[in-house]
Amino acid sequence: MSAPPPPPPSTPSPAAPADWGADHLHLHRLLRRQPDLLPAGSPLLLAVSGGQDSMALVGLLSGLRRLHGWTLHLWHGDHRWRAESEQQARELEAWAGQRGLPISVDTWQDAPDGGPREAPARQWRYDRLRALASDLQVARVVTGHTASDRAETLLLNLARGSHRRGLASLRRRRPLSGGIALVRPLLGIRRRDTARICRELGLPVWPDPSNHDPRFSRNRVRGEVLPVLEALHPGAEGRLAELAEQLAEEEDAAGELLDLALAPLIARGPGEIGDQALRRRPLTRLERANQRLLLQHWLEARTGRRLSRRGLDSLLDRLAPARGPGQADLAGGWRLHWLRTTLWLSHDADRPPDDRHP
Ligand SMILES: Nc1ncnc2c1ncn2[C@@H]1O[C@H](COP(=O)(O)OP(=O)(O)OP(=O)(O)O)[C@@H](O)[C@H]1O
Repeated sequence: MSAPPPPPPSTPSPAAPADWGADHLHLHRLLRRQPDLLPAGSPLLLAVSGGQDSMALVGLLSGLRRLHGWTLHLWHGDHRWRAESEQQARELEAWAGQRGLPISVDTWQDAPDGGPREAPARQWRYDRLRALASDLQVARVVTGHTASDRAETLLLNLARGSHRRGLASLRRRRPLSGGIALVRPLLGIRRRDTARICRELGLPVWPDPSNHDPRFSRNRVRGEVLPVLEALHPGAEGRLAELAEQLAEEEDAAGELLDLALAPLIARGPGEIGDQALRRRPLTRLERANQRLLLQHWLEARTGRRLSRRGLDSLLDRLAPARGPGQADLAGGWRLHWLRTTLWLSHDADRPPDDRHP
């Protein structure tokens, strides 16, 4: 029998600090696998509501910060939804101060009347976070979204009606503005784990009663829908979150496959317009679902916009082999033209004024 092969070389890493738990290690490994998520040595802006998820985020990232060389800055938004919210903001500020964690607190001065409102509150928070990140020259804003948030978002988007891309949210990383990205490193951890992490790390948690307010659709999914699914199929929440992760991976990788599939369909565009064209016949011979995918990808790469399924279908109906030449105005000043063998795009800016969109 031959000797077993030697273990693969691994990147040496400094010994884990004594106060690390298994959760620190999991997060550390994830960040090693995805080094662009929270790059070593970078400043990070942490959005902290004071609830268990964002407090667990602070606890875990504080534990890892020396090894990863980050500097942390905390931000808290006081929505003024409750009489005690100002007091809680002060307590959070004092707690962060004792731990040497710089923190900024903003108060929502012009909250709309009529009690808590989810969408404008979120808009206000992200506006403030964008502004502060740009003042502090921080390229990563970090939130405490968990696998439970991901499962809830998947269900909400499914119910509202969504393309695959919507079902793949929440993403671990998404652009916030300019060079600033929003990063959600806790998407692999469930809400029940963040409660445990807070207990184990001795972190204070300021409960937010608005998390139980049934006027927020997310709270109803959390409090009414998911418990039923869990009772019917234990582990449902984790599987929903994993499905979102899988869809996100496939969605990110799909562009590569679509580029390969498009390559044999690319033709030279008409002389003066110069841009690439698409060969009409081979496109329209494919299954309709593949025609949609390829035309959408080709158009999006050029115009930066996506068409609705209905918009795509009406174009594809007109592009069918039996139909003649034509053109269609698309949003953003774009126009799609087609002859018997090819289709191509032009833009308002490149056409004489009397040939532009009305
Ligand atoms: N008042 C707040 N101050 C600072 N950060 C907050 C506040 N509320 C929420 N956050 C941040 O957002 C994360 C998600 O919170 P929550 O699920 O309540 O927000 P959400 O509105 O559903 O967010 P999203 O729309 O991005 O999914 C928290 O873990 C925290 O990082």
